[in-house]
Amino acid sequence: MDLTKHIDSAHQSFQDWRKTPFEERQKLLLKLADVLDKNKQTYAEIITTEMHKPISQSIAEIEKSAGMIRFYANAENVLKPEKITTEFNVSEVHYDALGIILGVMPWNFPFWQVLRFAVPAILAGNVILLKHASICFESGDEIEKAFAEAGFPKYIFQNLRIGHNEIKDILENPLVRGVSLTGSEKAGSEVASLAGKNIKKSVLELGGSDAFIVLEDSDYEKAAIDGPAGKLQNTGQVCNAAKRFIVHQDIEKEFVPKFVEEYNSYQPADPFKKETKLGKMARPDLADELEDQYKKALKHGAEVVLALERISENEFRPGIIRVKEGNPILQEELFGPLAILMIGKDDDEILKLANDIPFGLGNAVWTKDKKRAQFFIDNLESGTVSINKSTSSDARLPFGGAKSSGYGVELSLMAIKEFTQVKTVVGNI
Ligand SMILES: O=CCCCC(=O)O
Repeated sequence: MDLTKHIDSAHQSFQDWRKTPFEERQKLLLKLADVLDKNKQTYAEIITTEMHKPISQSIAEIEKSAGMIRFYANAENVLKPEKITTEFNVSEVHYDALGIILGVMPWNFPFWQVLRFAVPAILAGNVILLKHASICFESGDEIEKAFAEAGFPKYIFQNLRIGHNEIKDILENPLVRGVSLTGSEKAGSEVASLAGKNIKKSVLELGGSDAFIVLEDSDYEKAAIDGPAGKLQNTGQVCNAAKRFIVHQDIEKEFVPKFVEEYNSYQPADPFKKETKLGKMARPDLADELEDQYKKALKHGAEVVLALERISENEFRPGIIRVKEGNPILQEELFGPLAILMIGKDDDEILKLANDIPFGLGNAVWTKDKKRAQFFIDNLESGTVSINKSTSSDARLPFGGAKSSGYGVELSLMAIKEFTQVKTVVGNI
């Protein structure tokens, strides 16, 4: 592929797009949301074909994407110059678009992840090159077509069917000004190193192994229903899903059987059937990896609460393991239908268990006591803390990680500024 041709056309397009008023860009976003509504079923079928998510969840992904686009289409213009009072008669902060931004995006939410990065960046006046996961090239093509169908100028959004090796060439091109990556820690570290070497901004949204803390004073019957739904959505392949269920010892006997029963009601079935709650994993090698992690955890002393059972090359009956501190599996993300159960004796111990991992993306705590909730809000090392609910992203609220879960902000009004150049204008005219 002639990358220079794509980069040059993106750059040409940027010259006009950066001058297009914010409100004009927003009008096109409204049309983009309509295109998503219109093609919802087609896009959902492509997603399910490419990565085997249950069809109802693929439809929900498109609906959520359209909702997010409408949020930005109606958002206040946060890029207006801000006036600051100084001794000069002009003191302002401006936010200029950066230019071409590369998106390196994963297969688990083939439309949502791409659009949630691209839409605020485009609204800020940038243009996008996408390197999608290789199993989701068709989703990438459809997103490119959706921008065209909505009436965006040519080359505002280009899907490049390329491999990882080309990322280096793109980031070395001086016309490319930043990169946003959602993916593994390893991929994030490699791409951010390249960006850093070339002095380019990066945003990283990486893995998680989030705690779902259930205290004895909570509505734990509800937690026993919401927990499995959070963990097993998208067949357990969600960065910010609950992955470690940390339960107060006083409710172990009541909570755990209810939780296991509900969890076990998620059984793999045809992803194209509307009622299916658990699909197949995206690729057989990812299923191999999960099975290896299961064996490793057991080898280091984990106990089986519900056996993980592989029933085809990329399908499992979901499993739960009980893990104690020190098991090396706690340093890893389990990306599939395998959950960790831990028991803690009090809030201090539970907090320690929750924080004692490399990641911190979307922890949740269940309690009816405001003081105890505040203790966890103040002390969890996490990009998001959810109270009495499963973690999920919301277009209106910032999304990002702590520690090895990444840096930078997606979603909310803050994301509009993420790929802009802050320009200070000061003096007398
Ligand atoms: O893997 C990360 C998925 C993010 C899902 C969300 O935005 O809720």
